[in-house]
Amino acid sequence: MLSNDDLIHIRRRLHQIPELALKEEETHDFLLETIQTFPQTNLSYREIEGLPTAILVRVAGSNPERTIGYRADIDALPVEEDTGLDFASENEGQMHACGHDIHMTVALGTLSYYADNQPKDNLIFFFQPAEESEGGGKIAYEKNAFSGEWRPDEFYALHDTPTLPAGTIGCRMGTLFAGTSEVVATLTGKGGHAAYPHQANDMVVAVAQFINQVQTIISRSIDPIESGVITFGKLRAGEINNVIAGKAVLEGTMRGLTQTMLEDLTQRVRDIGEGIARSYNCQVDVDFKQDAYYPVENTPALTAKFIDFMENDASIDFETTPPAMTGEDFGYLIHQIPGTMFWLGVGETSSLHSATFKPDEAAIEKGIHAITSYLNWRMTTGEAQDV
Ligand SMILES: CC(=O)N[C@@H](CCC[C@H](N)C(=O)O)C(=O)O
Repeated sequence: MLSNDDLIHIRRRLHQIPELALKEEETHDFLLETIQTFPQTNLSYREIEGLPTAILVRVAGSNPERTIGYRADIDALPVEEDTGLDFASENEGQMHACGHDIHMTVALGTLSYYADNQPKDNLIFFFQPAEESEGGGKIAYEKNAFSGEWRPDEFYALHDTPTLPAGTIGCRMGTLFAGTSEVVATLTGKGGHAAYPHQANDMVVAVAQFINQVQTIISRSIDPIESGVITFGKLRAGEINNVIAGKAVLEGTMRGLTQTMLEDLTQRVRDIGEGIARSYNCQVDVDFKQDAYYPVENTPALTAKFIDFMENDASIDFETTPPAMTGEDFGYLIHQIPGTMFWLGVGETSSLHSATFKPDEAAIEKGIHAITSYLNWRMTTGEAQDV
């Protein structure tokens, strides 16, 4: 089993080689080489056609009643690191700013434990590409990665968070993360001279109205007891001050804690687009891309057991957490297979996705301890297929 020194060394190497979604080649090779140093007696591997950076490892159980899946995401973000760490990213403009290096290390530590100590049930470890974009979990599922003996009866995954002390586990019944949908609105009118607005059709004015109206959806159209958020992070329109812009392209993300909420937001944005097209006599095309980012809705019976265990094991620190508006494509996987997603605290640092994100490595050993303790308990409760 990997020692704490091994784990820290592994995490730091992974931190140095961040790679973007679907391009995680070096990360894939490093993970595979590491796994191949573990005892191989009970391990088998599966490749996913068309998803070459993914790794699936199966640990055969000694007396299996179920197959338990554990997923760790492996991709990084297009962020220029500014931590000053001596093991900072070697890849310019790319960084593990969401802590996937921690996720991978915890998964490797857990796998190394079960390579040394054969589990009772079968285990599937899924090192998943493309969580930040492209929805790698959904791609794997649709490519039949989890067919036959590779199909978990239940699936687990964690995400790190700077809002909990290092090593503390957080979870909740119901929805942990929001469902998200990317939104792109393209408004097309007619460009012209700044001095002759009556001969043109100004899309700067039209997009301003579109944004203002869309930003009333959360406050005026949805039940205030429920939650949603719409953020436009990018707007492009025009080239110079004295030419009326004939085109505007607006990009954003919408989030809701239920799929129904996302559908309602989508419909309202669509309606407003149609209204703007009529009032400003222009063309408004609104595209939505939800892909795999379903709300992360923890399976009730399974999650109740998980929380009960975590709350009552004196060696584990546990906190019940509120839902978060972050998104996760694990939402898609547990829409197909029962599962529980949970947080692993990494101590106080700057926010996820920031250039100065510095998770506390003490979380790694504690995370592995919490997961192996839970899985050992889960495998000996003798209640197969009860989720
Ligand atoms: C954990 C995390 O930060 N996840 C991302 C997921 C992005 C989903 C999609 N690409 C979107 O932008 O809506 C997040 O931004 O929450």
